[in-house]
Amino acid sequence: MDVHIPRDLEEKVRVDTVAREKEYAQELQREGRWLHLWRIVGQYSNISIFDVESADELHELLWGLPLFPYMDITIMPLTRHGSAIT
Ligand SMILES: O=C(O)CC1=CCC(=O)O1
Repeated sequence: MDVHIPRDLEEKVRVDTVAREKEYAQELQREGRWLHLWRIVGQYSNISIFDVESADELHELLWGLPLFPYMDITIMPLTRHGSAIT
């Protein structure tokens, strides 16, 4: 996920949106659907791993991100590797 918050976005709106994004992300982590959330060093971007049942569920989850309007998101579906030991 690459975040591009407009520079002219009102500061109060930016702060509120980022706070709601954190709440949303932490709730999904508590639910076990947002498995990993890592910051890409030096960028306003993250790498995330989600555990969902369908593309529809992932779409709804991402669409609901408060920062979604300001994001470029690249999706790479993953499945279990035959050599994985965990
Ligand atoms: O900061 C980001 O990468 C966007 C984001 C995802 C979850 C969150 O709290 O912020």
